[in-house]
Amino acid sequence: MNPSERLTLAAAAPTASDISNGSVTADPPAAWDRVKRLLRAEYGEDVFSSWFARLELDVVIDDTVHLSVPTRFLRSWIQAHYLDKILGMLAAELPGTAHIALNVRTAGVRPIAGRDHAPGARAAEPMVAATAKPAPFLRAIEVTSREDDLAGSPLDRRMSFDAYFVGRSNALAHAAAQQVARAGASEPLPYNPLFLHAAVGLGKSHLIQAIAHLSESVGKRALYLTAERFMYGFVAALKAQTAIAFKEKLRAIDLLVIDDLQFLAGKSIQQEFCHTLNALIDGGKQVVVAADRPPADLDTLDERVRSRLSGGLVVEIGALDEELRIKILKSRIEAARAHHANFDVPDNVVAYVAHQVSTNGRDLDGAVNRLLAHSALSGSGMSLETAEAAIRDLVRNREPRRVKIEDIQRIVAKHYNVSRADILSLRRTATVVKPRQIAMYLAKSLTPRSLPEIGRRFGGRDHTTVLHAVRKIEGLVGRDTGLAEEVDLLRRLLSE
Ligand SMILES: Nc1ncnc2c1ncn2[C@@H]1O[C@H](COP(=O)(O)OP(=O)(O)OP(=O)(O)O)[C@@H](O)[C@H]1O
Repeated sequence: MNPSERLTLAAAAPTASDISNGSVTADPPAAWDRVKRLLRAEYGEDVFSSWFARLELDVVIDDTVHLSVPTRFLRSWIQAHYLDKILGMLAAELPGTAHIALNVRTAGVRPIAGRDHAPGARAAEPMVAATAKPAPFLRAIEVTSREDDLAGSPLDRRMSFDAYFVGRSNALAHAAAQQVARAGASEPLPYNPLFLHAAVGLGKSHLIQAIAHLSESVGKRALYLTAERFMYGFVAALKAQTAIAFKEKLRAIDLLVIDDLQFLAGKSIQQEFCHTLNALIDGGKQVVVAADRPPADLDTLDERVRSRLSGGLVVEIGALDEELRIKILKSRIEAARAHHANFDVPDNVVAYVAHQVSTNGRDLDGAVNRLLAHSALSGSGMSLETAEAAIRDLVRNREPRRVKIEDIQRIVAKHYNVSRADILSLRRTATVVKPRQIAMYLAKSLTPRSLPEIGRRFGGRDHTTVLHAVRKIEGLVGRDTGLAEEVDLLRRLLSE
């Protein structure tokens, strides 16, 4: 599906007769069960278990159904291939559904599925919203009017410099961000473009939104867009024949901030992005970009865009050290106390949580949510024991899983619709050889087993057969993006 098709996601409302003859229901969980059954029937068990088995209903707010998946990869895939289909089904099963918000969830606290009609209701209280960050595309599919096509993505006022803590891992990024934000509109630009990259939840979006806030407060015209908002904005403007206005708007600003650039897809959109980038930089306008990897690793991006992005300052934000994690936790606890005066977390508990939850800022938010929920339930003070119980699942979920060769064989076999016995057998038909070689390749890359041992576990094969399979798949993955995506999915299935 190309992005322009995705703009037609406004759902057709069910007719009165659909409702009166009982073919639709106002009960979100029941409607969602029906949609899942329909998806299984339409796409078959294999596709269903690959893409939809872990797609869950979170909550329905007004006309938007909030769904979630555990990984960004699944979200991108579903978004690109199945979203309009799911929206059509949901609209038929759940009257009044007009939009889907597809979130990436972290383990643990989730809103309870149901319909919430409260005027202006949000998906969750702010802390929860931070753990289940709305997918960028949500803002994109909300594009409905010509005026909206030209608007930026909403800024989160909590993501300011004041609320951003600085440590060793982000000092350089923070200093560069401050300089870029504070530079006067007519001053020479310190770094252009400024490219920030980091793994999930380490504060990229926070920092670049802080740049946009501060720039606006010193009188500059800043536009903050997720890469997907850029894509949809441009495509929507094209459809509405306002593309010139869209480009002019982009070029009339002092600062363009683009988030999650790794999601920029499509040749013509990349070309447009490249023109915009060149026009802005050459015209002395500041560009700030954030992504989950450095420009050189953005494989799907056009070489010219990558080299232009590498031409300014590229800074990585590293893992949050323990001191930084303590500061973030304390600030979140303090913020929660504004609404829950009895929520008191002693320093030794904060230190314990900071030590245990070492992954990222989003998990720290998740940990505070859990502490809050436990303290509300127990009604007593927050002891180390309570804290340990509260964050147990968060910590356990983060421990790297040891992958077993049997699991690899089972999951690969299921994915390719063959049996595990086929994989271990001597059969040499193509339908069995490919999954067998992929399974061997994954066994080599995901387990510490030696080639001879892998050979033994694959029906007593020689180590040279394993080596041949590993080399072959390695080579193919480098050339064939379809296969690379399949292997990536299998890896993720195995590491979850
Ligand atoms: N240095 C920091 N100071 C304060 N809060 C932080 C810091 N780093 C991360 N956070 C918080 O951690 C959470 C996740 O951060 P953010 O959304 O900016 O991550 P991200 O790098 O953009 O992740 P993603 O790649 O998933 O979009 C937010 O609540 C953010 O405020």
